[in-house]
Amino acid sequence: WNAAEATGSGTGVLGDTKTFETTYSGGTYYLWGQSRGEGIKTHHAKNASYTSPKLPGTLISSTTNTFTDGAAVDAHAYAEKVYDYYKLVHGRNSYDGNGAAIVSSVHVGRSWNNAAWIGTQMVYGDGDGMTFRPLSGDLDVVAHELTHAVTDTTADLIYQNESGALNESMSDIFAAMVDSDNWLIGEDVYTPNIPGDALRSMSDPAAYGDPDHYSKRYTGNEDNGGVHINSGINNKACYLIAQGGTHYGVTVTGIGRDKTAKIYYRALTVYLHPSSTFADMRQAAVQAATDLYGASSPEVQAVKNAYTAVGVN
Ligand SMILES: Cc1cccc(C(=O)O)c1OC(=O)C1CC1
Ligand SMILES: [Ca+2]
Ligand SMILES: [Zn+2]
Repeated sequence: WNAAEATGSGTGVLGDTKTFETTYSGGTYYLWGQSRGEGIKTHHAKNASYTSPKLPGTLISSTTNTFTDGAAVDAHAYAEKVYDYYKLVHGRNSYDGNGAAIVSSVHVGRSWNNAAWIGTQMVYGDGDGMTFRPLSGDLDVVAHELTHAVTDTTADLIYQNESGALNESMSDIFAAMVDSDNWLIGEDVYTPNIPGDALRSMSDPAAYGDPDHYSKRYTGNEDNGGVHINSGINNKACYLIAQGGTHYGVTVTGIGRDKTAKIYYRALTVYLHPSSTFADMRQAAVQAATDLYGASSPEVQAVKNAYTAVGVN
């Protein structure tokens, strides 16, 4: 009995209609795309915890090839978009560069205000409806999570203190490169009753209480040593490299999103290592920009000025 490739459609978390790859087998259509690497599969966790052996759960199906589970539709369609970004822009075949299958589970936990890469797959909570709505409903969340998998298979940045903040920042950076119409993270699913806010801002980390200068870094033990807090320092540097600006009196001439993405992709995949610090990050970005654009290029100058602007020398 063959598993035939098909094109399904469905409604996302925000009520928008989208199409995506499905597979037809035995009279049923499944959220299983076969054309990208070893495939993209989206499962229903039925409220199992992210630590449960029941994951990934049941492959989501429909008898009509129309899907009404918004969280599932978005997890699946956005996984395709993130796969395509890494393949087309960076020549990377899936998160491991070797076409690894991309597996997601939605409806993980109960009212769970979280999303994660658990080492083998992506998991998405439904949110409690106040802090979050279903978290796969934002393209930058899906890109953030899948980038954790890219990081784990490349620099493998240790998830605590400065290397952990860089790990988090890499995920925010590529989230912003994929969801490329703003520098906010999570804005489509965060606080559904409050318009215009976000979980984090790369253009102004301080808008959400995160540091935008190394001198303001968090040095406590919360959040694995502030991995989601101190990410703001590197996020701001990335924003300045792309868009330019004057920050604490230091002026950066922006080089645009596309060149910035190439610099960070090369830094992540060639130069960063598990215990990299913020100082290592500056050197990795300078070296990547030098490799790509030349030592005396405006791109290298932008990288140097941006890291100086956020207090990393
Ligand atoms: C919502 C959430 C909670 C805890 C960890 C993460 C995590 O993946 O680090 C998380 O997801 C994000 O940060 C995505 C970008 C919005
Ligand atoms: Ca965004
Ligand atoms: Zn993260």
